[in-house]
Amino acid sequence: MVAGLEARDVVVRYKDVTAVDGVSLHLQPGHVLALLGPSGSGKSTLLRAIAGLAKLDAGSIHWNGEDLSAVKVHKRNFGFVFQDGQLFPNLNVGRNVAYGLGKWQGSRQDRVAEMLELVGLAGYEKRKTTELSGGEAQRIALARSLAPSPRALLLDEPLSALDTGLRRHLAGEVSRILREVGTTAIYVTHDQEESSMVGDTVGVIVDGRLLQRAEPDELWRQPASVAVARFLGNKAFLTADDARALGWSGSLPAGHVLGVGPRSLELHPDGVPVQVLDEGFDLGHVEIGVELPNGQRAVVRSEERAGAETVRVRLVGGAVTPADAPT
Ligand SMILES: Nc1ncnc2c1ncn2[C@@H]1O[C@H](COP(=O)(O)OP(=O)(O)OP(=O)(O)O)[C@@H](O)[C@H]1O
Repeated sequence: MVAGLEARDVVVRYKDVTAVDGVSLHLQPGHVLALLGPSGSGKSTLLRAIAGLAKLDAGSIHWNGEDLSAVKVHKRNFGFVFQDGQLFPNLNVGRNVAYGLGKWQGSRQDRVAEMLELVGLAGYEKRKTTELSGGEAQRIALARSLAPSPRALLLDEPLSALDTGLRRHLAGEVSRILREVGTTAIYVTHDQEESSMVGDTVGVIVDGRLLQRAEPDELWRQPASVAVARFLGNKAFLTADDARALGWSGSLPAGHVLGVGPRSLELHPDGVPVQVLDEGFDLGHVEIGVELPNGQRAVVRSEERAGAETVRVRLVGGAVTPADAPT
């Protein structure tokens, strides 16, 4: 028997769109998988298929080896958290959290208090849901879905309606909470930083296909293909010679290229002069677009504006990527 959650060759189609195209994955009990992918890549559909909310055109979903095809959504014992929390506006916080408890063995009041404590909102029982901030509402939604001790938790962009600073903070909180409870979870996001904060592993989905699944560190250092590397923000791809000409001291295995992302280059007085193409701002950083000596465009993340037509850059890292892997 395979313990935990398993998807086998799952296909989901909407008329002529294949939203999920043969995805297989396995989560050991307690494992948190972050699913990362561009808009429309099939993340939500895969999650809905696992939940039993989307019909499978092929493949199957299993828990501890049991095929869940004939098991209805509410009998699967999975919890959900959606982007907008979906709290009941007519119920106070305590009643919202108690809602899913069903035939809970033990004090419902104690369980609600325990869950509110877990999400850092102890004592909020009597609050109206209309008096919560966006971040608080999502914590309550998380408390509600965890209250009945689901065997797995499926989270679909739970923080994407929040502003960036709060999102980062809460991603850390969600990560802590999932580990504290020890629940198996799939966390859908299109935010790369969030995925690496929350997931034990991160899966990249593009066009309905799971292109790679790896621990965050490995995923960013060694994308399995140019398609994955591009999606992760690598704009230029260099040969070993091109990379060394920019001061890189690493080595590339044969048949590989080095993906250049925003953290790969740094400004340095002894660096190679490159032409500045444009400048933009992202989360308090300046992103300087430059033309590399081989003509490719790359981005340098900097604290200050370039203030000149050329800047000197040094290549300090990159994503080691198979050059010919199928994209
Ligand atoms: N109910 C539906 N009917 C028809 N097509 C749909 C339906 N739901 C999703 N699709 C299509 O299936 C594909 C995958 O959609 P899905 O919502 O799973 O992607 P996603 O990765 O979750 O996107 P996002 O990050 O924007 O939420 C898209 O092409 C989408 O247009």
